[in-house]
Amino acid sequence: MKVNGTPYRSLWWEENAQALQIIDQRWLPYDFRIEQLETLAEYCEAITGMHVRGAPLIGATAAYGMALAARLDPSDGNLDAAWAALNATRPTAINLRWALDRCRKALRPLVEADRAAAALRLAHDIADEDVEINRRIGQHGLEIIKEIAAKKPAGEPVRLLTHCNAGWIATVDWGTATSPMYQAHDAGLDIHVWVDETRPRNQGALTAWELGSHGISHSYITDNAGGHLMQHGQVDMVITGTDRTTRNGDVCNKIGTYLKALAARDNNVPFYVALPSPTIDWTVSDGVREIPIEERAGREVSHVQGALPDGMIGTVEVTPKGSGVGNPAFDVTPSRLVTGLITERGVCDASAEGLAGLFPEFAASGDPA
Ligand SMILES: CSC[C@H]1O[C@H](OP(=O)(O)O)[C@H](O)[C@@H]1O
Repeated sequence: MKVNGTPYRSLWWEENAQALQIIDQRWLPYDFRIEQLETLAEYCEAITGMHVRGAPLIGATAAYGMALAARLDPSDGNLDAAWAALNATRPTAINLRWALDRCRKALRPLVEADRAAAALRLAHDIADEDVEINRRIGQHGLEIIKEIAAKKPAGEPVRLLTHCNAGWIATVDWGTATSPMYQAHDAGLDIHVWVDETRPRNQGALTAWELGSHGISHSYITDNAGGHLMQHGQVDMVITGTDRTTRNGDVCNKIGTYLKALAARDNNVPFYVALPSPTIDWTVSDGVREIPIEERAGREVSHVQGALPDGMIGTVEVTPKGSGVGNPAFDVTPSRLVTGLITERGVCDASAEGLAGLFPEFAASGDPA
C-alpha cells in the first residue's frame, strides 16, 4: 500500500545491505520509522516486541530470520537453534510455526552449501505468496460487500466493523480483513468502517492510519461501542483477521473478537473472518482448549502510548499503583458464531467440511508447511 504516495510493503529485502528492512510499527501512527534487522536476536526482538506484528507478517519475518541463520551457519544444529529461538518469540499466531517448519523442511535435504541461497529464495516466496493470498481474499470479500450494497438504500454506505489491525501493515501487503475494504473502495463502493481501538495496544490506530491514508471513510471507536452500534442497526457486517483458525473453524484472534461475535449474533449481523490458509492449524480441533493464548506484559495495560503535546511519543500510566493487571492478548470465537471464512480460494462455512472443501490436500495431510 502507499504511504504519502510511496508504495510500501511491511518488510522488504535490501540487496545492498543484504538485510531485511521493516516498518517499525511501535511508532505508528505517530511516526514512520524503518528498522534494519541484522542479527537473529534482532529478528526475535522485532517479533516479541511487536516491531512487526500480525500473523502473516510474523511468519514472513521468521522466514527471513531462517535465511539469516542459513547464511551465517547452514548446519542442521544452527538451523534448529534458529528455529527454536524464532518459534519462542510469540505462541499464538500459527503462521510463525508454519513458516519455520516450511523453511526447515525445505532446507534439511539440501547440502549445506546450497542452503543460504535457497532459504532467501523461500523467504521471498513466502512474502510474495502472502501478497497474492491477501489480494485474492480481497476479491472474495468484495463480492460479499457488493451483495450487501445491493440491498442498501441509495446513498447509504455499507458499514463494516473491524477489530484490531488485520491490515496491510499486519501482513506483507493488502492485509486480510482490510483487503476487501481496499478493493471495495477502489471499485467505487461507498463504505464506512467502524474501527475498534483495540485496547491495550490500540492496533485500531494502525487500521485508522491505513484507511485514512487510502481515503476510506472510517470512525475510531472504543472497543465497547460495537455492540451498541449493532443494536442500533449501524453495522452491516463485521470482518476481522485471525491468528490461528482450527480445522473446524474456531477462530483465535485479538482479545475482544469473541465479544464482537456474540454481539453480532445477538443482532443478526454477519460475522466474517478473513483467513489466509497459512493461518489454519490443521492439527487442532477445539480452539478454546487447544490454542495457546499469549499473556503479554501488564505494562501494556497499565500504560498507554500516545503523541504528547510537544509531538513526542510517550506513555501515561492509567491504572492505580499496586493494582494487579491481566493481559491475555487473544481469545477464541467458536465456529458456531462465525458466518463465513473468507479465504484465498473462496468463502466457506466455519466448519471442518467447509475448510476441507476448499483445502482438501491440507485437510487430508494435516501438514500445509
Ligand atoms: C492479519 S493477522 C492480524 C492479527 O494479528 C493481530 O495480533 P497482534 O497485533 O498481537 O500481532 C490481531 O490479532 C490481528 O487480527
